[in-house]
Amino acid sequence: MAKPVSIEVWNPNGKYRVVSTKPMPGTRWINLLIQQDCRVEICTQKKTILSVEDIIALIGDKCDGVIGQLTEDWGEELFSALSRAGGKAFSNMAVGYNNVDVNAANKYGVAVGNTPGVLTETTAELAASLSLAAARRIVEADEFMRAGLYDGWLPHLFVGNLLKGQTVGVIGAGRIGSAYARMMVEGFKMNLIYYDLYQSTRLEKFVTAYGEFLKANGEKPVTWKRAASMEEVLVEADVISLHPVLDKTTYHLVNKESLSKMKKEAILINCSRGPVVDEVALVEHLRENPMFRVGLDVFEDEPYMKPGLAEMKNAIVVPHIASASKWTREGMATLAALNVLGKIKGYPVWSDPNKVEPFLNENAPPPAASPSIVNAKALSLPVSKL
Ligand SMILES: NC(=O)C1=CN([C@@H]2O[C@H](COP(=O)(O)OP(=O)(O)OC[C@H]3O[C@@H](n4cnc5c(N)ncnc54)[C@H](O)[C@@H]3O)[C@@H](O)[C@H]2O)C=CC1
Ligand SMILES: O=C(O)C(=O)CO
Repeated sequence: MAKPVSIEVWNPNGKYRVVSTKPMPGTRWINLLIQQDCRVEICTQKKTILSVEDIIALIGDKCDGVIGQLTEDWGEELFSALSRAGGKAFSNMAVGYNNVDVNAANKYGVAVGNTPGVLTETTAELAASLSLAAARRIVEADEFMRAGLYDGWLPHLFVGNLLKGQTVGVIGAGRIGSAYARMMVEGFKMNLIYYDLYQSTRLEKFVTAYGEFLKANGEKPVTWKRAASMEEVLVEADVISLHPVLDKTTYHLVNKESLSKMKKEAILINCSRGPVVDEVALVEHLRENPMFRVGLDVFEDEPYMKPGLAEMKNAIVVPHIASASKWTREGMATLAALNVLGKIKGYPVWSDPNKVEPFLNENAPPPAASPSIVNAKALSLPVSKL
């Protein structure tokens, strides 16, 4: 059994025991729990990724709900431990929940929450930042300056790609993929090609309307196309950004074969999940194609990089910070806490997890509902009529 982990306790006499496996940004989430009679225990152990054993020790004998992190392995062992401790509520502080075995949660009747909506624009902004940084070789140029190598303007110095008029490809045009597409189309007048299992009518309407606006102003209109296959995107796009969920259908979606279909000077961005890309194949591709560039926020064996990636000048790598804006991270903490609280209090589930603004208004009490429970249907949880 793991040693007891260090914790910080708020409202020790609260009726319901809620554990957070990490300190989370802001205090609103703590206050909302305390106001509803929760004792809040926050793990303060100086270890970035908690093991299953650590979390079992945190859950202890009596626990009503847990707020966990995407780095943790929430499966049979943890859900059975939570259930034994009387708990029926868990929320990831993340929108992605590939670290959670939802079937195991269903088996123990545990509601699984996630935090959609509040990180859409922040994550899309990082994908856009990586796209620009890769296109204009910003990191390489910064390193060159700091190394004292700049001795005067040269016609060939750090020549990169112009985005205007090129084609942006989006794979997975859900909330974040669509937000990214809009930024790149409107901001840089790029044409759009996207691939998703579902049609994104709103995105298509947006690009059409923006194209008409440009035309009315005497400029070349932007265009959109929904690709019938992912291959079309790979072949046609100059910048490709990955935004699907990680599941069996998207594991290694980008592999040796798909990389070989992309343009030699294409840019690939991944702000979804590391295993969507075969990172070994990517390193080989980067080595063989120096003009191909990549911007990565996520890694196949996170927090590690595959051998060779760190040495590649045509790769920009950042440590899974796509959702790291203060407003977003505080909002994620709030949504995660309210998911757990809602289940503990027997509240219904919010009807539209894409419209979570009422939960984020600091000047009003949040609705009496869990903002987003991914297994609400499987557990037959009631849906809010608000
Ligand atoms: N790097 C980071 O910090 C962050 C990463 N994420 C990742 O981004 C993912 C997407 O988030 P949202 O846009 O909010 O989710 P979403 O559910 O709105 O969008 C995902 C889209 O992927 C599509 N999709 C699923 N399987 C596909 C396939 N085989 N091929 C093509 N498209 C497919 C879905 O139809 C959906 O439109 C999350 O699941 C998470 O893993 C999310 C937030 C921050
Ligand atoms: O929310 C998610 O899925 C993340 O990756 C963290 O921002």
